[in-house]
Amino acid sequence: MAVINQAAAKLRAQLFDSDELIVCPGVQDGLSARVCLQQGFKNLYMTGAGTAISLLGMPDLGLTTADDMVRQASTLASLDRSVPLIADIDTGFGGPVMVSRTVERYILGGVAGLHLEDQVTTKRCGHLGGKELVDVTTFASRIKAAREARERLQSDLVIIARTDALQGMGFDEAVSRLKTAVEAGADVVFLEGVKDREEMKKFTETMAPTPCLVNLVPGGLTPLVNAKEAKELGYRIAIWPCFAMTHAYLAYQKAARELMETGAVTAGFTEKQKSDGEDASGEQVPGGIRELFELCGLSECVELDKKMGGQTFSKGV
Ligand SMILES: C[C@](O)(C(=O)O)[C@H](CC(=O)O)C(=O)O
Repeated sequence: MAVINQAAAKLRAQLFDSDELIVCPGVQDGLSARVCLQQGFKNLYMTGAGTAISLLGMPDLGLTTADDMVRQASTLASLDRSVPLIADIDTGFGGPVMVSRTVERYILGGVAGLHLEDQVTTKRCGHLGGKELVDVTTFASRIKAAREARERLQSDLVIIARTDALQGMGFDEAVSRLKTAVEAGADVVFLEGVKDREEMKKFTETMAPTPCLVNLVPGGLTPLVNAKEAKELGYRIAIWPCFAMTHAYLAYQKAARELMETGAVTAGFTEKQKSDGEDASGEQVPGGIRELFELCGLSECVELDKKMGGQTFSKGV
């Protein structure tokens, strides 16, 4: 419990004891998380859209279950418990009892912060059209249920209230919903689909001193500002939910096309192997399987086994 709580306490300190922008690369699976950890990011963001895409191969339309999301969030939070993970919890998956249970499972999984929104449970990506919202009382009850779980578990979990009201109901209603959410126990606010820099600035100024999160989605509604600009606009947290999956998608597509068209995949081959068409004979190559296993903790696993007196890898790996 103490170790699990540490990440939430750390996120809280990043938020309230510093004015640095909290930069959160979006990760959708273990590999993307490992790459971001390797690059030294101080925080990670678990994307719900990416979870739907990578785990289910489905769009972000409220198709992931609480179990899917809890499992994904707990896995990602476990990879490095010194790096606080902010995770999408969508609508909380039901009424207050369900929200409270799901938040409890996120806390026990080691999640440091989560965002909870006011769409109906058959939700969709915030950057798509035709969204439907619950009334503000229901939204507030979700936030209160999250706070109840946080208090019951004596956790430092950071609760981020997200509203999708801007698109259909306008700025004033969206801000009013977020203010209600703050009264109900939210620590941070997230205005989905904010449209331009002027509106971004107006939002952070209106909500001050409550910290604000900005969501930077390529092809979405919000201008893709960089970290420096996000900070200048008054934001405290910035998430890039899609960056890893967009790049993964383009890379997978390129490799799949190559295999389809040529019957070979040259990524992970040495130049010699590429030109001769030789088998990859265990030689170390960039992006080869051994490098990927190392990225994911191969040496640490071998070391742990040995330290515990295990024989599993005594013949080497
Ligand atoms: C932030 C978000 O909730 C996510 O799941 O990552 C999505 C991102 C996306 O669908 O591109 C959202 O903005 O609704």
